[in-house]
Amino acid sequence: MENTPLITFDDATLGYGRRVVLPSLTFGLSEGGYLGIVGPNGAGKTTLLKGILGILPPTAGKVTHHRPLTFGYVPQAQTTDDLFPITVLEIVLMGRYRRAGLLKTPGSDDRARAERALEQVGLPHLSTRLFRELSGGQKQRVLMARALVSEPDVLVLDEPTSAMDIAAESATMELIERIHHESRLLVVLVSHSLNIVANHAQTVAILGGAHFQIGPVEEIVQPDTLRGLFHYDFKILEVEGRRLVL
Ligand SMILES: Nc1ncnc2c1ncn2[C@@H]1O[C@H](COP(=O)(O)OP(=O)(O)OP(=O)(O)O)[C@@H](O)[C@H]1O
Repeated sequence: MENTPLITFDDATLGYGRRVVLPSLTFGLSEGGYLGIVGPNGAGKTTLLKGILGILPPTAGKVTHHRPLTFGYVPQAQTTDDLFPITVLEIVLMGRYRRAGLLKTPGSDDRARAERALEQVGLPHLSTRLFRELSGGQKQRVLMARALVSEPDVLVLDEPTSAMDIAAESATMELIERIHHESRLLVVLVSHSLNIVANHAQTVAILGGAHFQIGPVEEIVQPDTLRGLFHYDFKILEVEGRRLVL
């Protein structure tokens, strides 16, 4: 069965005023897809994300959302504000506001959904703890639960494993993989790491200065394609079923 298309870029150019960041992008994203966006600082990852979200209109060409879409956004855990003594459950309930209405008190159904989302991310026992007292990895999971209770069509994760040790990184990536498998969500993951993207995404967008390439992971994560993009020799090893890009 063909997956339903959600977002299409038709020769779309993204930039700010007269400044072009990403010229002439043509690609589609469908239900159940998994896009990894990778590139160094300043390459345009956030700009592409804004284009996908529809908050930065293209300066030329067209970006189409095929139906109204709900985006669940998971920011980097270290960018969250730790001043307020807010509990984990209250943070997750924020994800219901868009559905329930901003000034409405969350009902028992909202609470039940928030508890379920905390179970989904493996933290049901932490609901009454203060968010600011959690570890970076636990905060990341709570922010994922907050995105999930909004019942999104698209789960957007911004550098979900930055500042994590290798064990927390692989646990987080496995969790995202499980959520992706259990639902028809489109996952969009932004990362600095080609290794993370090469092992988890189905579609890869590589951004690097003047270069942009998007396609299936098997086509993009190839020594020839990467050499063409970066003029640099890459080695790609398969170790126990995983890709290792050197
Ligand atoms: N609002 C803006 N107005 C003008 N230029 C911008 C604006 N936002 C970003 N840029 C420029 O667009 C380019 C791409 O920026 P972008 O934030 O998309 O990169 P990035 O890959 O997300 O970087 P990082 O990994 O550092 O977050 C940069 O050169 C940046 O200076």
